Amino acid sequence: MALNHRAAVSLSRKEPRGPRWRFCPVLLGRVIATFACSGEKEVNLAVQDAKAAFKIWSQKSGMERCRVLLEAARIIRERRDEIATVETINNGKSIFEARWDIDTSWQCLEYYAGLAGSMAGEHIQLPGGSFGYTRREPLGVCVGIGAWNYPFQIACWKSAPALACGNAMIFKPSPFTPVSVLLLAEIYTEAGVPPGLFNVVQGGAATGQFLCLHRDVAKVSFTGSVPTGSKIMEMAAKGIKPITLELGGKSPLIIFSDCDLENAVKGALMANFLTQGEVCCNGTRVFVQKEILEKFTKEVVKLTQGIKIGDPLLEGTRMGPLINRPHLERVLGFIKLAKEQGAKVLCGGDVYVPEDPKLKDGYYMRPCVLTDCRDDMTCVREEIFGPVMSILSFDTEAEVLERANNTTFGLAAGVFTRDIQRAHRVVAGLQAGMCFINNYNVSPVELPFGGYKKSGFGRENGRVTIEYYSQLKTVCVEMGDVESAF
Ligand SMILES: NC(=O)C1=CN([C@@H]2O[C@H](COP(=O)(O)OP(=O)(O)OC[C@H]3O[C@@H](n4cnc5c(N)ncnc54)[C@H](O)[C@@H]3O)[C@@H](O)[C@H]2O)C=CC1
Ligand SMILES: NCCCC(=O)O
Repeated sequence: MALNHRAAVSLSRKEPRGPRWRFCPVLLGRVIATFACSGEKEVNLAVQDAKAAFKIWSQKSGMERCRVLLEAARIIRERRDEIATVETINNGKSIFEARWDIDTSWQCLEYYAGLAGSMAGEHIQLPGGSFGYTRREPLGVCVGIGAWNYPFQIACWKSAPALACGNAMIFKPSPFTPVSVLLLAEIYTEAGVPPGLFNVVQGGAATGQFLCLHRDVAKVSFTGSVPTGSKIMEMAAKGIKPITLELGGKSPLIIFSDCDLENAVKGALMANFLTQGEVCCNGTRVFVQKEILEKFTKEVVKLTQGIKIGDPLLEGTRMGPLINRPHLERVLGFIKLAKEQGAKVLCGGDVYVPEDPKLKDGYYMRPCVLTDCRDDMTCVREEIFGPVMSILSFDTEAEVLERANNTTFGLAAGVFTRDIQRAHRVVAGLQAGMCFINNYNVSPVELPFGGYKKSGFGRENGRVTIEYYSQLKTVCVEMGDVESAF
């Protein structure tokens, strides 16, 4: 039985096997769809289909793969508003922002389509006319496991380079956001990928484990929390499988007193409040040089209080509800603890009940700005993954650099200053994989994205990611006689 995305959908809706998963959209706090978890049997079928599709796809030329990916990118662009609407219902982020996610999704497909045709090895001249060459070859069946904050974008950022390199991919979305990736499967099929080449399985940890431990899976690319990342690493170690880990963060954003204040304030909001603050690379530790602390804080609070919260499907909304009730309670718990530890709430940090009665059960909260923070507070040390900005003050460049790096994470960092030499000097000293100068949380797909330290390893986007979805074969060619030692 072919378990391509169509089969997977109908399996979910009509013939549930294994535990059922209730999909509870965050806008209203009620269930609108139910999916079945894929068990071992479904995972085996998906791998079997992916292997068959890989045989066909890996034999295609780069230009042939390029054309299919370009067509998929075109369809995503054409269906941009529809996909963004589904993503908003799926995750809760504003439709305004969901459209950005869809843009960075089709751009990613276009980017890797462009690279597919130019993937090449090297020719190396050896003595006596002999030579060697290298071939860049696909890995086989790759697995993508995604988090719930950027469901469609994560699936594209993993599948586009995987497919461009000639691999197949089985993708498991988070059980909190199972819907939008099915549209991607539909689009790949329409664009012409062989059946089973991009396949979706649904479920949580157990399904993820079946995938990671499957002997015919060649690689796992994971986006999620550090504890789960560590488990993925253990499972991959059993099969000596390469992995990419995109994990959490607690990134610093450093605002020097010579910055363009208006841009720095806008940057701080971009660094903290996209997708209700549920963004791995958020700059949640905002270090502000003492001279401008008061002015900066006042402006940040003013703009934060102006963020329009509510129905994320409305054009004017800029902040929707959090992903689910336990997560909302967790975020509110961090704020309570911050207060107990001496931080001051300058705005927000409480539950928000929209006026619209149909939204009253959604998981909304007001974005929060904390001040009087110290480096040892829980809100400054741990990833909150919600709309909570912690402001800290500093005096000197050397001091702030040391404090910024004093974390086990290393995903991202930002610097706002007009002093170009200082900007590059500070960035060179920051222990983070993705650094921003005078902006924050922009995602050009041409740039590699990924972490240092416990934020993971491997990269997504950019040319380098080709290396994470392919392997190098060396061929040594003798043009003379064998010079034997025997
Ligand atoms: N660096 C990055 O690019 C990103 C990192 N994240 C991080 O992800 C976290 C939030 O996402 P969550 O979905 O709550 O993370 P999570 O780690 O709970 O789950 C992530 C995915 O792993 C699956 N999973 C859970 N246990 C598993 C297991 N034992 N084996 C295999 N798969 C398993 C889940 O079903 C889900 O699909 C945050 O820490 C955040 O920082 C989120 C987005 C991007
Ligand atoms: N567009 C930003 C990606 C970061 C994240 O997945 O959390």
